[in-house]
Amino acid sequence: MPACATSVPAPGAPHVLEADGIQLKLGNRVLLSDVYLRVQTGQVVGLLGRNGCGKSTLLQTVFGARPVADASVRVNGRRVVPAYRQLGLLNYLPQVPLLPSQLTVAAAARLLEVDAAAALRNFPELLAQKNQRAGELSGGTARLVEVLLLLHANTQFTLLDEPFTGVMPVHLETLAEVMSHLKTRKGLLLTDHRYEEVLALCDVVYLLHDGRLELLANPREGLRNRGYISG
Ligand SMILES: Nc1ncnc2c1ncn2[C@@H]1O[C@H](COP(=O)(O)OP(=O)(O)OP(=O)(O)O)[C@@H](O)[C@H]1O
Repeated sequence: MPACATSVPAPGAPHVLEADGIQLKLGNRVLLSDVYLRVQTGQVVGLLGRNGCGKSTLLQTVFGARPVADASVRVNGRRVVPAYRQLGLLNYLPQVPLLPSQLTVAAAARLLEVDAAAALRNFPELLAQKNQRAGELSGGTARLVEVLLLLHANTQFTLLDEPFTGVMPVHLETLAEVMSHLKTRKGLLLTDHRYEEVLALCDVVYLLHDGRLELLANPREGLRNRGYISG
């Protein structure tokens, strides 16, 4: 079905992205079972779960890169499947590197219509590398650049699969501050195994286990009770 125009919420109301009825089987294994997920502008939403439980698959499904029969993705109540076709709606950082190795940081920013100086301003050493090719950057630096460029792109929502991977602690703190600041104009959905960073940053936390997505009313306690964290 073609993408529909996004409906506009009432003045001052947030934009709402919902995924509903997501079911996915891999052979005999139910990977996703009737999953419902909601993100709104002004929120950072965290998606946690064990290795292989289906977090990346769920993000791909919301983005539209992985078609799932009968899945509904809605924005402000209107169906948008595949969501990536809706101009300005959302962008997505996969778990694997995003930027082609031959592309410079500055060229990638231009392609994404992002002001590189503004996107990298909290990280002076990144700004100094903006004319380098992505393939010449260290793994953690490349990840940070990708995350910052997608965050600063002009979309209502950004989906991030393991944005903190390889990023050093001092930069993680700054990155979390950037995300908190940017949520005033977009909604963020991220998954990562850095639970402490996710808990400190996120307004809403979901846990994916046994194919089911659970909204954690008290994330830290919920994770501790289920043996995901000890502290
Ligand atoms: N195209 C595919 N064909 C077969 N199995 C797949 C495919 N894609 C994913 N899987 C399987 O689906 C399961 C979920 O994978 P997924 O990458 O979504 O998990 P994840 O929760 O993101 O894991 P991690 O935390 O390790 O990144 C895994 O068991 C994986 O092997």
